Amino acid sequence: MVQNNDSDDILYTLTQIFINPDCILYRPGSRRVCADSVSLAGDSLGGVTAMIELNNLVVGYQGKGLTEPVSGCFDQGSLTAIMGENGTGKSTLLKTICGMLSPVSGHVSFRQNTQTDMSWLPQQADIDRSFPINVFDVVSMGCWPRRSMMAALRRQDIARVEAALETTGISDLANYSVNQLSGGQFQRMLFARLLVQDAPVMLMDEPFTGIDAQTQEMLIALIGQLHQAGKTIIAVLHNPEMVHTFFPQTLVINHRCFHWGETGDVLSRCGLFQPQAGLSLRFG
Ligand SMILES: Nc1ncnc2c1ncn2[C@@H]1O[C@H](COP(=O)(O)OP(=O)(O)OP(=O)(O)O)[C@@H](O)[C@H]1O
Repeated sequence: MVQNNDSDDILYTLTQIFINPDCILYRPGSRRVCADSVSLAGDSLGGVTAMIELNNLVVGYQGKGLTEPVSGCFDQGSLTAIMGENGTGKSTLLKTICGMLSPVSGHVSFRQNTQTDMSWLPQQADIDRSFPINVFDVVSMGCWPRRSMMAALRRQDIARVEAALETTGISDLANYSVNQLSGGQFQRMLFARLLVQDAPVMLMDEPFTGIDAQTQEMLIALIGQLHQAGKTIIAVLHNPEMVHTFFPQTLVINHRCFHWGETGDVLSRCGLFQPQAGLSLRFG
């Protein structure tokens, strides 16, 4: 394991104090936990730019693998859904990609500088909402990777936070404590933080769980805009219709095996969605 520097230690500790360590802000891929990760030497694999490459990656806990080895690339600007039954290792894979967990074996390789510039949207169930912090302050944490967390917000930082609150429709909730928010409002707040952070890679763990149709529609449109803007997005989802409609690439973890490719092919190969027949099987 590589030693961390002091500022990383302080950031990690404070993030733990604020809200669950995985959640509101964590600089993924930090050297603290990512000793197995390496940087991609070249820019281009097979004519497209690889943003994140998995090389015989096995994910799991305490040295015990949950999955068979997987190899493949998330291309720059790609929009990928991760699907699979409960407990197959989807969240574990995301956490390994962003460096919160070390691989059991194999490697995660990053295009240079990507490793320290990913944003993370956690599962709501992972979040402790009892910490007394308001919406504006949570969203402004998205500024931390660019600035010291001890530094006062500059005028342009405040403008970014206000714009993100506006885009996600929660400007009027800026002074609310996080424990006063509904599930949908909370999810909008996490998206607003993602917008402020504006990282090139965005990892989302079940971003639509427990939210109403209107919020879901708004957030999926936002993901579409981020994709259009060139972000590389990987999201764990359980709804095959949504994946089929909005996500060009899909990775399914099924019985320890991976199926990875174009969404239509993968979903029909796994028997998850047949648009003509209107047949779909919902995971989870
Ligand atoms: N910290 C941990 N230590 C040991 N095992 C864990 C830990 N966290 C999760 N697991 C186990 O790893 C397996 C995969 O968990 P993971 O959360 O990745 O599944 P998932 O595919 O995301 O599931 P879901 O769809 O229910 O969210 C589960 O069996 C879970 O019990």
